[in-house]
Amino acid sequence: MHSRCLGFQRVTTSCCGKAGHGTSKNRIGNRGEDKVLQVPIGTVIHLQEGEIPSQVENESPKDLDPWELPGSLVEDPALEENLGAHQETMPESVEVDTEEASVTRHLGIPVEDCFEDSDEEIDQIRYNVAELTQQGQRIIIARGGEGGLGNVCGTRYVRGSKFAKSVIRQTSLKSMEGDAEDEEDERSSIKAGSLGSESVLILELKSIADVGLVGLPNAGKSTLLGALSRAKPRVGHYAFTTLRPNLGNVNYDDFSMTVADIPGLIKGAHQNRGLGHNFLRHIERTKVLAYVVDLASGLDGCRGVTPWQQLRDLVMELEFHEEGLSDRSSLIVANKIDEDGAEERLKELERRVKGVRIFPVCAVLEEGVAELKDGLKMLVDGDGEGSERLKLENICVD
Ligand SMILES: Nc1nc2c(ncn2[C@@H]2O[C@H](COP(=O)(O)OP(=O)(O)OP(=O)(O)O)[C@@H](O)[C@H]2O)c(=O)[nH]1
Ligand SMILES: [Mg+2]
Repeated sequence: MHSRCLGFQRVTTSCCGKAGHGTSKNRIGNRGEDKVLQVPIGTVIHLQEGEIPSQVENESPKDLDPWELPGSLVEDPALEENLGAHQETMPESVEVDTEEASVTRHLGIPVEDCFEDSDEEIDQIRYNVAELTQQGQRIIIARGGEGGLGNVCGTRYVRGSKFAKSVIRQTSLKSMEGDAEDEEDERSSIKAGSLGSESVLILELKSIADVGLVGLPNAGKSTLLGALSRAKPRVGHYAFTTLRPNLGNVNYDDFSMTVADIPGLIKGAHQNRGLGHNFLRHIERTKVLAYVVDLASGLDGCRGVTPWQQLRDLVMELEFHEEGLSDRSSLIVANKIDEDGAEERLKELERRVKGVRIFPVCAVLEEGVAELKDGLKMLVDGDGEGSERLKLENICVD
């Protein structure tokens, strides 16, 4: 498992067949190469236009042609051009939205908000047509066009020369228009390959983590991620320090797990309060949830709500985002145990919340972190069946 930058990216692609070679009579040009998409694990494909001609295939990366390595769609355009010149192909229409940075800033926003398309175009998007969730998976997103025909007369053009290419292009244009004169020209000119299939895709990268840290703002999630792993997320004594998910790797000798620190949730996030709750899509595939609560919240006249109320709000927001999202192996991290009055709060928390294990932790001093790691490992290692889930009916707030 690993992480990459998260966001949306639009890809338009097609691939033409190669021109027929003019060296021998009616020699057929090669079919255009299929466009294979290989992207980071966790990519979801939404289809805006066209069809995808294949299903996701599982293939070991070792079996791949080195020329089909991931990112072939976003490689250097100059390289693409050179390759095209050698292969006598028509120019390929491979466009990738290069404004990835600006798109990434839209993280947590639904796909339709990321592009300036009309409502009608957005309505046509077919969501989740494919997901690439395992190492080495690939999918053909456009078939190459059929190869063109060669002809003896074509030999008078020097292969690869500018003039020959312009003839190929002109002939191809004619063939696309279905010009009747084509029939007659067949014996005297080279026929370019036909256009390949075309599709417009929107790629969405969802992080895949083993553990998702969920909690209200300021509960100490980012501090905890720093204590669990080598990640160094930003920490602040104010709410909403974290604006996009952070990921960290927790390593054991023979085991490693990925932990995602999710921006703080507040009651009413599903109605777009705070940062909203769309970034919760990044934990849709996490195996384990760690609810991080601030034991000191609301103590000594400070602002905030009790830990049990925090838990209730969190479970409700998860369920509002997606029914059943809270139905997975869970534990509670009772953070800030070092604060005055936190020990008593912990005891009350244990009385009020049943069904899941509670780990008292001081994330800043890294106390209780080793026990928490073991608890997380057990849940991540387990098959999830019969393990502990936090249920609303097991949280007593009155
Ligand atoms: N006393 C005490 N303070 C802590 C502890 N853990 C975190 N804090 C403090 O709590 C504040 C919030 O910490 P963050 O890690 O940024 O909290 P967060 O949950 O990531 O907050 P958001 O990103 O806003 O959701 C910071 O001032 C931390 O230093 C702890 O164990 N004890
Ligand atoms: Mg944070």
